[in-house]
Amino acid sequence: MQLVTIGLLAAILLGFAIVHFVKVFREINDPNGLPGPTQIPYIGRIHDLPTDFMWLKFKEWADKYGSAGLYRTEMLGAKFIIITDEKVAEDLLIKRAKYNSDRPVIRSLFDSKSSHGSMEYLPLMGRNQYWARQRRLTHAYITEATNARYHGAMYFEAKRWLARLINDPDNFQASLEDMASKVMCQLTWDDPSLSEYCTKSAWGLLRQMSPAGPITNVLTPLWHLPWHLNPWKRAERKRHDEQQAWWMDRFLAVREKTGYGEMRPCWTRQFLEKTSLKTSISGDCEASSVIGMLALVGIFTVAGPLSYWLVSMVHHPEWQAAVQKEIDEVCEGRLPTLEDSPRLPILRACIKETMRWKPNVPTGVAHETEVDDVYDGHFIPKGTRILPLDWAFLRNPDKYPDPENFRPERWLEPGWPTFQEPLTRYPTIKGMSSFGWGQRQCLGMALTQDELMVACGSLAWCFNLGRKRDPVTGVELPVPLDKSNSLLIIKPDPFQMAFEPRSENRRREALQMWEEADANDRQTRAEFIQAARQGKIPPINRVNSCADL
Ligand code: HEM
Repeated sequence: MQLVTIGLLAAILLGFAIVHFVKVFREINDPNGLPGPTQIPYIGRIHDLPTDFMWLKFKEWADKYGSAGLYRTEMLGAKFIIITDEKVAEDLLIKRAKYNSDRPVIRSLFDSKSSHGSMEYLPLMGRNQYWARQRRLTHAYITEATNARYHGAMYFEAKRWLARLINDPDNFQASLEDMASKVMCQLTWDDPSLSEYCTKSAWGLLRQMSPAGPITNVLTPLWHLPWHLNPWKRAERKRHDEQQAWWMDRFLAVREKTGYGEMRPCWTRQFLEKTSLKTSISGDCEASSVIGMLALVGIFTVAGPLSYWLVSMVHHPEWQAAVQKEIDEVCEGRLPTLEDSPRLPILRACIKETMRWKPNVPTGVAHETEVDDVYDGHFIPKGTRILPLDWAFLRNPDKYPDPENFRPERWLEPGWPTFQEPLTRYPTIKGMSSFGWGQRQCLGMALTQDELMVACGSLAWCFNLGRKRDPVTGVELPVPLDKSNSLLIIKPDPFQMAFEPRSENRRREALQMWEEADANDRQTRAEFIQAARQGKIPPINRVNSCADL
């Protein structure tokens, strides 16, 4: 009898579960809602969305469901809208920016949105007061940095990089990232020697925030396991605390030197001397974070397109030759500078086409809606994540005919949909969909354009980039086109290639240029300190400290 009762109860419960499942299934697969892949209650499509090359799966769904320029999907209860058409991105992320500019939580970071006042990672913050003031400050600093010193840092590091490539070509991937890191460390703390640690620190954060990083970003409930059963939380605590301490150490070191008058201009000194007096930044902790984050964000973002530049040039020697010819004619043998930009449209076109062909943030960065909304007759609930799928935008055959191929002429020749005149100004990467949308649009567009022009122009001036041969068999080693990591900001997997100086003279000239630049830098730094010690540079009269809070 008891068994019958238990069986009956089980059958009733199972019946309820099935009815509930069917009800939820119908709700989330409403035929009148936005199109999208069939959703399974509670898990959505988590089972067939790979963390590796996620953008390819999103594009596959886009081709199937995205004819209206967007489709919906779900993952463990989180609702997503994937935008696949630029017009829809404009409608949702620019015209409705007022309530579509929040960010989703990144589970494997503590307080990624800064909802609880951690104030650490500007690009990941919700649309709150900390984001607003830090965005203002970052924007002002990057804009002001477009002066001689900013470009000077790029020229200096490009020269160092050329010499490193001549002396140690096989280590090019490390030296490439290190160059981007040194530029940021120079601008931030006037100290390029910090680059190695800064890159490591950037890598730790990038991994932690990416869906392809810790499993807790995808299987989010795991993050809530108790501390002693939770290796992910413990590892993140360590990473986080070390990064914060390092940012603070850098900040305090600059303050100390600034106090003696021995600090040369950099963003941190600028903050201590000028901004701290009038800003709403709350004190040292927030200041060291916003400045530290600025240094980090400019490393992989620039190193990614630069790595893909090498891939483009190896695979397209005809365009490499065209860039070299243009530089040789315009610069008459000297290293190109940013002043030459208007007369280097082929260089600009190849850079832009590299970023279109191999975008380094292919999924785009998600926004989150703050209110319920209706778009094109479809309901979009508050809290939906909106992903502007850059991979889809940049492979739209109407705008970019022959999208799978590297075709810089699309920016240079009338008749292509993307052609724009005058060629002294266009093409420019500023405003590309890859930099995001509306209120959250990237703040580093100009810096990226300048740094890529300097670095790619210098490479073309100095080297013939080509395939490397196996030293034993003599066979050419492959330079893969589609092998990369799958983090939020991607880069090609390690590969080998050859950097052959264009002539013996060029090789010598490049080495000599670096020797001179290095010697000059050492001398300028020494003279600055000497002048400070002789009282020739007035020390600042006020510093901001935690005690000011
Ligand atoms: C090729 C290079 C780069 C690409 C593709 C890129 C891409 C992006 C994207 C997609 C976003 C998010 C936009 C959105 O949410 O709609 C973003 C935000 C941001 N980027 Fe970049 N970026 C690049 C370089 C840089 C550089 C060099 C810097 C600074 C040195 C920088 C600073 C920022 C900042 C501070 C934000 C946060 C803006 C906010 O959340 O309000 N970026 N970037």
